[in-house]
Amino acid sequence: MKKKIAILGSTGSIGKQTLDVIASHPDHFDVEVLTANNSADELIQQAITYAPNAVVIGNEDKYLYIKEALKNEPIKVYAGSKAIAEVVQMGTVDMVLTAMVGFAGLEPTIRAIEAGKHIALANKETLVVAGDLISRLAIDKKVGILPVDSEHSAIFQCLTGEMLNPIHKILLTASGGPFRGKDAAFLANVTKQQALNHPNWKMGDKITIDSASLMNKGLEAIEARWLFNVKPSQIEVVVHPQSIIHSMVEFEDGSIKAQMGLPDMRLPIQYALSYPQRLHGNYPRFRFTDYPQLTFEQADVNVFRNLQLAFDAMNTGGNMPCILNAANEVAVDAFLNEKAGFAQMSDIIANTMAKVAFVPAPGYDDYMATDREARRIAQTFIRN
Ligand SMILES: NC(=O)C1=CN([C@@H]2O[C@H](COP(=O)(O)OP(=O)(O)OC[C@H]3O[C@@H](n4cnc5c(N)ncnc54)[C@H](OP(=O)(O)O)[C@@H]3O)[C@@H](O)[C@H]2O)C=CC1
Ligand SMILES: CC(=O)[C@@H](O)[C@H](O)COP(=O)(O)O
Ligand SMILES: [Mn+2]
Repeated sequence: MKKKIAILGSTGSIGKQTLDVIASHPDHFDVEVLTANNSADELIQQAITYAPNAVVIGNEDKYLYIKEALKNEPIKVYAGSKAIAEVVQMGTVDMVLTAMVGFAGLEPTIRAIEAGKHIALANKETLVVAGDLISRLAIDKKVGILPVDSEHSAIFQCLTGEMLNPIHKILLTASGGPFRGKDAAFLANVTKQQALNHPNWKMGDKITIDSASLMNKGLEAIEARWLFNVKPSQIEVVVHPQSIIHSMVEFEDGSIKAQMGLPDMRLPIQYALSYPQRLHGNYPRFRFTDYPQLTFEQADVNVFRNLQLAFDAMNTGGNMPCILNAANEVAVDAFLNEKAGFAQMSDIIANTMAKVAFVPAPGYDDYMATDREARRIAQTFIRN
């Protein structure tokens, strides 16, 4: 039986690579649903190529354009964020791959879990904002959350066969981004072009800026905390500039398992789709002799303040990671639109965390309200 996949955010970096993986395993997977926000032409092309049951465009203004372009295809066309949250519940969907960016990924992920769909989770913001709620819901609905994020896929792979053995520590690897080794004075003047130039990965703009500021690693620590049910103190960030070891797990006896490979997201995407099976991979392979040196460093949280802020938010708990996430989304957007400097992003986030009301045990409505309020407050710290 082929697995029928709904891809949320099919026109993005992860979405397109997921389609590559599916195209290389036509006997295992079918595309059931594709969604995008604005990229109408790309979505139409993908629909014609992959013949899904349904497509959804987030921006409702593009509905008629897509409907007209697909009028001769047996493909349902919907529009709007509500439709994205509904389409994941279709009876024919087996698995939902969440590759939308940001807080917008939360609602459709909840709806998919409620409908009993397994999740291949790329959208880390979902767990950052509401990890507690999502974890409990997934257990309640007996739904598997398979990590797509390369580090979490690595940790997940290290844990295979270790059901009885508690994790002592997670060693979360970070490339260090384009500004590794630089000081605060340097960061104050970096440009958008420099920040978008990741040394090892080609990704969407938002996560690329997060990688440059090390916020990505902070978000990933929170993601790991919920995926693997560990305490914040059990997560250590290790800078590994080559991005070959994708993360490690240290066990009680001191043994450390690592998962390795070239930096290529098609591997973790494929593993999440095919788990527990490993399918053949036609992707370029790592050879030790090409990398005579794999190196490791400590992260500098005094220079990369976002990493410290994320750990602070994780330690505080409640709605603080939701506040962190919203403020970060606003700050990254401002940086990309040249309304805030690179270093100023940390000020925006810290100030927002200090100002939004703390909720110790939030539910879904609290997260929605917190996100709205944190965005409003974060905007007040941005120059016009
Ligand atoms: N790229 C990578 O290698 C990795 C990414 N991730 C995570 O995966 C997620 C996706 O990242 P990435 O693929 O890089 O991002 P991209 O920006 O490349 O793609 C985002 C996708 O989501 C859609 N989208 C954006 N906003 C909305 C919205 N409000 N409503 C509906 N759809 C929306 C976009 O549509 P449109 O094209 O129309 O704008 C696009 O299809 C992020 O959470 C990221 O942190 C995790 C690990 C690695
Ligand atoms: C590919 C992937 O999973 C990204 O999240 C990647 O980890 C970014 O690299 P750094 O954040 O380590 O620079
Ligand atoms: Mn990652």
